[in-house]
Amino acid sequence: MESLKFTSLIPCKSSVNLIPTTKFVNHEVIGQVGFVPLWKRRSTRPAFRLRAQVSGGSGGAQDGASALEDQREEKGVLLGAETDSSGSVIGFNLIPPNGELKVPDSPPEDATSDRLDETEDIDGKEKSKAKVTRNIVFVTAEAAPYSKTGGLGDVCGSLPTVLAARGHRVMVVSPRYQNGTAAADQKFSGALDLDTRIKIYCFGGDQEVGFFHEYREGVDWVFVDHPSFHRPGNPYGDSFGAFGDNQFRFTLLCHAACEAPLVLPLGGYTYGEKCLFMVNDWHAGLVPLLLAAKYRPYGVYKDARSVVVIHNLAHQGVEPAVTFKNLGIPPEWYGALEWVFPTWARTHALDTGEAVNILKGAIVTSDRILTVSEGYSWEITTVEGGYGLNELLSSRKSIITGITNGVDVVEWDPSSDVHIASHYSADDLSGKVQCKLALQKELGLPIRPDCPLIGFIGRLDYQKGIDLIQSGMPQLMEDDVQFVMLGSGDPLCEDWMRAAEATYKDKFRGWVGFNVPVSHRITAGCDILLMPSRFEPCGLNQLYAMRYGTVPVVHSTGGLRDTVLNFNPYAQGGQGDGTGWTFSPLTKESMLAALRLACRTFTEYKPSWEGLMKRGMERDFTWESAAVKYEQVFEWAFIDPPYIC
Ligand SMILES: Nc1ncnc2c1ncn2[C@@H]1O[C@H](COP(=O)(O)OP(=O)(O)O[C@H]2O[C@H](CO)[C@@H](O)[C@H](O)[C@H]2O)[C@@H](O)[C@H]1O
Repeated sequence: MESLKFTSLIPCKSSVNLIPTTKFVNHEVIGQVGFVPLWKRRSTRPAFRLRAQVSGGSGGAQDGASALEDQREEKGVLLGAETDSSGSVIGFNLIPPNGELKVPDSPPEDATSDRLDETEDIDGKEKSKAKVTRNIVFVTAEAAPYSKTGGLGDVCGSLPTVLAARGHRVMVVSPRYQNGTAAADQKFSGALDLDTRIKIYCFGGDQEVGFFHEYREGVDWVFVDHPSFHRPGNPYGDSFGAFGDNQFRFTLLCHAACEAPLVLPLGGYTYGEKCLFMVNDWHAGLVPLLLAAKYRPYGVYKDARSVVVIHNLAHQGVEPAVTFKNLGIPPEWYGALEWVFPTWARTHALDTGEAVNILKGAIVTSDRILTVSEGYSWEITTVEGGYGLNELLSSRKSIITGITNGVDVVEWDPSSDVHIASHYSADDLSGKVQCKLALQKELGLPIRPDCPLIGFIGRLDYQKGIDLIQSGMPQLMEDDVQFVMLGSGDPLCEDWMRAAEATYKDKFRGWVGFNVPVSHRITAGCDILLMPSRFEPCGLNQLYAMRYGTVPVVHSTGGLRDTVLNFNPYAQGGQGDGTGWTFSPLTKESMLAALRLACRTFTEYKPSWEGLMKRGMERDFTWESAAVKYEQVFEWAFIDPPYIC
């Protein structure tokens, strides 16, 4: 994750300007600066002609109607007027040119906002369904299995499928990365070119992007295609650091994501205007601003809502103020993105500290704000955890909700995991030790089932508390333990891992790189998973660990504190309670004390250890329960009018 990172900045007063001073309503202005909503222009190669429904309720889509009327003059265009029960546009019916493809006349049932039964019998299994279904558009820089550098990819790869299974119509829009390696590029091979090109006005000109599409697990996976997404490295950078044009790349993503529901005939129908945009982190942060500044003044997206999901507040997409003009946002809206660094954070005497902050823009223009755990929803309103946005977030406290992430229970299941040596479950733990022995063998460590094996998996980043691991390692290595680390990121940390492996030959292994199968084998094979994160919005590895009977030892912060119950050996008549250890304060000493307690419990108190494993394995971390809470937030978002009309 690139972008400018900084600690505890207090925004100057001016940086919390929320809305523009003048309304942007003038067509001439549009003409001059190129802010005509793209769907009003024709895509260069339309795959379908449009047949539109126009809102009778708000009258908000009248401009959209006239744009579509224009298109009617072209052959094959038909206009309809299908709306939902509240009179809102629910999607465009599309008629292919020359009528080659037959499309149904009415939208599919699941494209509407109908009330459904709460449960439905599917394949003999009772599946729970949403009471109200919606058209949901996730906008994200990564979505597993197509792209993943961390937890954002996991969430945007799994939550959409669960929402789709609950009856929603779900689209995920993310870039079509092609980094030149067969394994990575192959992941996009199932996505086909939709043959729809659109031009996006930003960065001083028209940028043409295309769309690829794969329908999988009930979700429309849409990939925005542009040459800037085709280069070696990960989504954000390469071995030289973050890409210098990330603001450009993710601006394209946001503009394209706003057009996708209007122009892409997925399964024969567009998603239409009554969408809920799920805006994930700063990369997607321009979406709510575009809805407010580029579309709503023309009656488009009046019925849409946006929810910004904060996975990590430390990355905000901050760039110099002069870049504002590149973003394709009307000048009146500068205040929404305006950000002024405090004096101490400026680089020289003439530095005015003026910047644009994309995540801030999303926070001030979105309809609701979500964080990925309850604890984190509070932390971001504090000076320590707010990364300079705490005052602003506090002012919007009433619309912030924290919902703890779920996990993909199919991918992360010790009873069927394809990556691990032996399968096991809470009822039969015997396979777990086989996984441990196989891991020790794979790593070239002494094969010792009795020796506590501690693991760490994660980005090698300040957030993850790597410095604490580094400083505590000499003392920890004096004990009878083994330690394995999997991670990539900070080159100095990577070098340290290689050096530690040479120093502690029989005890320490450092796997530098990003490797999903290895992460599964470490999760299954270790006894203990260490997470000394400085802050952790939710954290997924501790959830995976508990599911695999691997006991987490974590710093008591954010989502870690919410999800790991500290072990109390005296609770329940000596039968113990809890699923791991949470330590505080964040010091080497308290981390080592917790680790040593865990190791001692592992070696000397086997029944307690088994209790810890089983309680963790039995916890419910499924997305289903989180999805119900998400739906409640969607409901709230639609009760109110758009925050910025
Ligand atoms: N070298 C490597 N090889 C293979 N796999 C690796 C790996 N390094 C990390 N991973 C995987 O990446 C994911 C990391 O997820 P986390 O939630 O722990 O952290 P992250 O900080 O990226 O996510 C942010 O977003 C998520 C999602 O909301 C929040 O949980 C979290 O707190 C927040 O910081 C896990 O699936 C992990 O296995």
